[in-house]
Amino acid sequence: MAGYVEMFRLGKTYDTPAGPAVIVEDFNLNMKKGEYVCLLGHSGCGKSTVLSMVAGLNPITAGGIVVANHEIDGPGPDRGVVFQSPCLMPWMTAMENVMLGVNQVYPHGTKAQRRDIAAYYLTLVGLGTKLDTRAKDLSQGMQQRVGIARAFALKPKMLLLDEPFGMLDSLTRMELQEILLEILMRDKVTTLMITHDVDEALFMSDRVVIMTNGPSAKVGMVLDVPFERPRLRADVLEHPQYYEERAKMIQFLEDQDHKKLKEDAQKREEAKQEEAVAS
Ligand SMILES: Nc1ncnc2c1ncn2[C@@H]1O[C@H](COP(=O)(O)OP(=O)(O)OP(=O)(O)O)[C@@H](O)[C@H]1O
Repeated sequence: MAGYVEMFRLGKTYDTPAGPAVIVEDFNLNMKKGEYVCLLGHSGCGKSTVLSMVAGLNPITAGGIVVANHEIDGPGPDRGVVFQSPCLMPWMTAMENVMLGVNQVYPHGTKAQRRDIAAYYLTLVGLGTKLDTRAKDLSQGMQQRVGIARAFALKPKMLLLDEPFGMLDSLTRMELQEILLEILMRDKVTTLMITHDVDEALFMSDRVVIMTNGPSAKVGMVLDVPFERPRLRADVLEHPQYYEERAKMIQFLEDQDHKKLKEDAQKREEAKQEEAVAS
């Protein structure tokens, strides 16, 4: 079935000094409009590679990606991206940083209208009193809030989040997760988010997609998250299916680990045998 976002037989091969490295191969994923998907997988399996191809920041080497009926061939304001650290202009204020993007997306609006949009999203993320504070004088959590406000202010069709809370302390992380869900309830933006945290994935998303270990990583497991929205953290934690779903995800990740250990041992054994034959 066609989706609002379609990744079809997506692949990425990097050229490396040791030859071509097939990192992602035959990665297939369709997303519905407004759906929130979390992408998980072991470190180095290729999650950021997939996300950066959807962002148009990393050339695709096989297959294709379609967002809202348009094939991706580069970055564009239809896709807002938030990384682990927000890459702000440190000498500019929170408002000026958000305005940088807003000015590009709403070139025909008046300055007051554009400021209103930026102020609206900065207020939603809890920075209503920091509009004129320079980015360098904001805490890491506040800077990340500016990054999130900037992404939403562009009114993207799709939001791409690469471990957006990865560098934050757990309290700020939980607060920002809730703020993000609240904004998404209003704006209903189709969202793909990378996380390493199974609990974060279960709290935030409609579906969790876990990748196999690389090389040639692909979709290994898809889990439909059964919790209704709006979600309260306490209700999710007390849901009768919570630990069952969590256990399935952890089991899959552990199985991937064991598979990798077995493959590594086999490679070492083969290398030893080749050495023995050669000597
Ligand atoms: N430009 C590049 N050239 C060569 N190899 C690359 C390049 N970028 C990434 N890789 C390799 O591709 C693999 C996947 O990297 P990627 O960053 O996509 O993984 P990830 O799952 O997001 O990892 P993590 O969870 O640790 O952030 C890694 O082995 C990485 O070394």
